[in-house]
Amino acid sequence: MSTDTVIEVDNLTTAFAGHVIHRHLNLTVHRGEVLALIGGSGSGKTTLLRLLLGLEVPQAGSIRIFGHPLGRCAAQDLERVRHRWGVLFQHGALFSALSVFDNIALPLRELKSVPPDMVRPLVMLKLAQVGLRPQDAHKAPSELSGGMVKRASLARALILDPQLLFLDEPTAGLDPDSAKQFVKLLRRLRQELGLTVVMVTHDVDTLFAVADRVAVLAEQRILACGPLAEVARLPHPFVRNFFLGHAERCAEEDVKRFRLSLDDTSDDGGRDGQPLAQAGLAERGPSWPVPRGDDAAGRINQPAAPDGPAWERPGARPESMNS
Ligand SMILES: Nc1ncnc2c1ncn2[C@@H]1O[C@H](COP(=O)(O)OP(=O)(O)OP(=O)(O)O)[C@@H](O)[C@H]1O
Repeated sequence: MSTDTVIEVDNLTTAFAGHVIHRHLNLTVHRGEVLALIGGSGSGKTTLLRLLLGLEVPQAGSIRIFGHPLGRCAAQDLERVRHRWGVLFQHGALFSALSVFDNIALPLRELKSVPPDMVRPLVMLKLAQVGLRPQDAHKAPSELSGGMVKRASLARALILDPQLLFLDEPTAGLDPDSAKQFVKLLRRLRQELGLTVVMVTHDVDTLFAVADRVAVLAEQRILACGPLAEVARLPHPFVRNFFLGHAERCAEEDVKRFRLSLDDTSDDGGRDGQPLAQAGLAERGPSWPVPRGDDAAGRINQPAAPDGPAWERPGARPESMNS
């Protein structure tokens, strides 16, 4: 496996009660790219994401992430690999009983990866990075708009500084303006943090805005994987239907122009699109009050479950990931 390969899926077969979802599926994700996974409803996109997260076990084939074979490496190695990725679930999967602050802090507290007095500055830094205000830290998830839920969930996905980010329908459920702002945020973060991103989406605008390559899941396998302009030209019925009315935007030059227009227009809610270092946040650190729950009494010390951390456990995810 090349050092430029982050994920390598080889000859994967998945079936539920004899119903085959994936057959001899192959997929490679390169370091630093945004790979978008598209496919019809029920084609197995979410199942593939769950396999990549180690939440499902394939009938045959292998998955290597950062060179580690899922399901065949030592538990300790798997834990280490898990800490190198973050996940944004379709509906955010925030814990409703916890404040935004405590939701974002959860991975840090469970892993005890930083000293307790570092939790607050790190959480507030991530909050600023995703364009939320310091006072949003005190809010309950139920007090957030759809766009804010996505941002808070993204902050939690980024809290361990992952190199790899999984996004399940990042703009689903958002109004067009919030979706546009969120996509701009993803573009900025991806550039600033040098992330590798795997994203399931049904949204053509999201593809236009951020995808470097598009993988089409159909007929139980990756039917095609390549740049948008190439994939959009495929004569397959799903692809034709997916890009219906958008085909004329798919030429490489048009996609470039669209992306430039996104970068030029109004901000994404995150410090006018400035990198954190320029905004002075990285050096200065937060100067806001300590949010509720950031004390010894409020600390959550549940041990990580053997099948993954709490924020990635099946019980912690929305229904769409449990289907
Ligand atoms: N745990 C499970 N047990 C049985 N069948 C399952 C399970 N998980 C998924 N399936 C089935 O696998 C198929 C693929 O489901 P999946 O959710 O991966 O599709 P999808 O491409 O993400 O669909 P959508 O775009 O509608 O979300 C469906 O027929 C679904 O019912």
